[in-house]
Amino acid sequence: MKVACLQIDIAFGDIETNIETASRALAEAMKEQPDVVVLPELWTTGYDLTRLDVLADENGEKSRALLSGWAKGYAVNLVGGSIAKRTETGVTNTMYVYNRAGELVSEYSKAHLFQLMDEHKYLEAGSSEHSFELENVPCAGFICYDIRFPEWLRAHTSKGAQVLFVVAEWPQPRLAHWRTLLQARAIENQCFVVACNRAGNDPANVFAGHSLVLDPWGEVVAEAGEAPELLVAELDFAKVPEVRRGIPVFADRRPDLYQ
Ligand SMILES: NC(=O)CCC(=O)C(=O)O
Repeated sequence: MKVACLQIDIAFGDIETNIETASRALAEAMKEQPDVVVLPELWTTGYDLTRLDVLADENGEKSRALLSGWAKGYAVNLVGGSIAKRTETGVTNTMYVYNRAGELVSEYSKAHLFQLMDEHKYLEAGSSEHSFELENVPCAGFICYDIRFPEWLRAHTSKGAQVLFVVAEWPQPRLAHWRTLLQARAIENQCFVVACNRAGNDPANVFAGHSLVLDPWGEVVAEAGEAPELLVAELDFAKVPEVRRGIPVFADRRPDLYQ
């Protein structure tokens, strides 16, 4: 499976510009013939949370049409980052995944809201899990702050996920946490981690970039720098059983002592 992370800059609250940027980045990525393309968190609006009353996408409809059209048009699987979705009860930070036919594979709303960036004031948390398959490979998808909750990711790998997709707007001052947490999640779950962060600034943050692809041994397969970049990597799934046979963490777990 060849994956491509679109580490783009995101214009604050400027949906039109962001769609143009993502569309250009996707066209560029397709020259590498990836199987899966990944976008960052809140890539249409950025963290312009105080204007979600005008910016949030009604039931995610416009974002879904756009992502589905891109997936079908390019015949590529799309982990569509996340967008601000307006629901009947509030706004959620929601990820959509599409297959090569442009069909919706799964939907997930960020379960852990990040107070340091005011998410709890403007967003509603999701409460459903996020397992899905792409190209017959069991996968799971998470949004940024979720990676600080190892039990949440484990809940998905204990059901079989072999690739953890992470979409993010992770700020630069915590770059060391980003790299360490992602590496720990790959090592402890003995699976691939494909993490797409954004580049650039907004009025409150400088973002870290450093989108990262890790293998089930925790080795870096590919890593971006801080600027906008296309990150492409090949995942060799033979590594998953190889690592899991060597150190049988899943067989050795003690669910009688903990969940
Ligand atoms: N957008 C986010 O969830 C940011 C999470 C973050 O920066 C962290 O340190 O955790």
